[in-house]
Amino acid sequence: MIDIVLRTENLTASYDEHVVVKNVSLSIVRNSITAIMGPSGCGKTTLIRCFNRMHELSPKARVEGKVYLIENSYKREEIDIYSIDPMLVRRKIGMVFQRPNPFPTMTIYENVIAGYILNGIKLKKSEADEIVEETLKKVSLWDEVKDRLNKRGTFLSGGQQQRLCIARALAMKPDIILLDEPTSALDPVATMRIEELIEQLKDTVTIVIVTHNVGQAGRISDYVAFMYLGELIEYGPTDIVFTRPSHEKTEEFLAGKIG
Ligand SMILES: Nc1ncnc2c1ncn2[C@@H]1O[C@H](COP(=O)(O)OP(=O)(O)OP(=O)(O)O)[C@@H](O)[C@H]1O
Repeated sequence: MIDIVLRTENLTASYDEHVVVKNVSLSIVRNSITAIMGPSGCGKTTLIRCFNRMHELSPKARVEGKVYLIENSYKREEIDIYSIDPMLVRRKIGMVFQRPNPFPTMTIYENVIAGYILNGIKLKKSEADEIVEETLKKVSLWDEVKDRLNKRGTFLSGGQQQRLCIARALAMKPDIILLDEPTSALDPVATMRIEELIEQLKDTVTIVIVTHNVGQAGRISDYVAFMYLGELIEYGPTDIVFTRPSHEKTEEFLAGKIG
């Protein structure tokens, strides 16, 4: 049976009167990589920002419909994320943005545990050391930075900064991480390393990645959702959607005719 970690029901999101995500019902499979693809402005970013209650931080933003998180595969208990503390939601569902954004005043070490610092969660020095080392190893950054943990994160290269931002999200031990075009500001080599990293991470965390790069969606995702003008047009296993799309618009997008 397919193990679902997040489920939306008739999710609609708007900025003031402008509806940009329309009635999306979608289930995200646990420990998989789901790519959300579609042309510019079709609502991809807004959709994933509803998954961890970031959308409501924009002025005049509105959300209707439901988003459920299923933390435990055995209990199958659904948590309505709009009924609990948004800070808790963002700890369970982390986010990494388009441009690497390590906190500029923090060291590499502090950046990794920034979620704990900002949430006022006290860690013993030994616990913090362990989280920093373990998480930097997960993102393959430990060997590159272990001798300069007390230097600012902003001194790192773009690709390293993005891996540090992924580490910052992972350090909170989330159920899901949302990646919003995480490689669009990176060169091809740094992009390849992030793609390899994402594929390694899915054993421990569910990944949802927004990309308008069809090649990237095809290379790394297990499932793909195609959005167009705010609607979810098609969703399914990547190999099936890519080889036998059931919707004409998906076919046009994959062929590079739209977007
Ligand atoms: N803060 C905002 N205020 C008002 N409108 C917004 C805001 N952010 C996005 N929009 C609008 O919502 C629509 C969907 O934007 P969104 O960023 O979700 O699309 P996208 O598919 O992620 O686009 P892209 O691939 O270009 O990043 C667009 O028309 C955009 O102009």
